[in-house]
Amino acid sequence: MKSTGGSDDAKRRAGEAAADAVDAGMVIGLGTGSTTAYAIEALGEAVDNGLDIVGVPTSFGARQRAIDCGIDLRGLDEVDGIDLAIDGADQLVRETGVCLKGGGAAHSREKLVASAAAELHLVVDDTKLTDTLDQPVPLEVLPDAHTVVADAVRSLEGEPTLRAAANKDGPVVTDNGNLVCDADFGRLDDPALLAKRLSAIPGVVEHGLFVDYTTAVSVGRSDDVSTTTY
Ligand SMILES: O=C(CO)[C@H](O)[C@H](O)COP(=O)(O)O
Repeated sequence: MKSTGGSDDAKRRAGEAAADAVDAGMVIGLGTGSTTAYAIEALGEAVDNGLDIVGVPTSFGARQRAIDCGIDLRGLDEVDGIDLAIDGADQLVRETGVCLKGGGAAHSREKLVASAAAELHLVVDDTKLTDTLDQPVPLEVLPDAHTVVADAVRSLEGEPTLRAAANKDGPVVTDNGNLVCDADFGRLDDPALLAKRLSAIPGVVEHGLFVDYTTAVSVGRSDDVSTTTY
């Protein structure tokens, strides 16, 4: 699994803080990435100790992790809503909870699960915090559309880069069989407006800007963790 950002201790504290918020009987969205992996691990331990929950994974990786931890799983179409989704982020404005996701190319299903959830609890280490988002925005793109989407990104004054695979010749292919375009717009002074414009581009399955989804954030540091609610 790709591991980005801060220390493993910081990620573990954040993941465990979110797992602590889970109650018996809940349906839990299981996010993707190295920080959420700690939440899944903590939930697996709680399940071993008798906690009764159902998980809805957001990616192949999250599903594998949850299976390894003994968590009972369902698809999104098999549950009647989600009580709480736990997920990571690549960059986050703590004041507002607005964040960028998609570093693991799973943001479409992550957003789908977050939108079906009553609450979205993000888990990050403190290296992810910023006052203004400025990292490239991941766009999951239909393969046939990648040049058209790149042109649309340029027309919004962004710089598109097709994400290359690390251990394969050619591009990253998502769990849904699509490609990822990382669209660099520099500082995002109006993320809500950009989110609307990106959603309107034909061929974009989903973008990694999460505006108005976050209900809580646990920020881990090497020696403590703090949680903000929205
Ligand atoms: O959005 C994501 C995957 O698409 C991840 O949640 C995000 O990349 C954070 O991952 P990590 O906790 O490993 O830094």
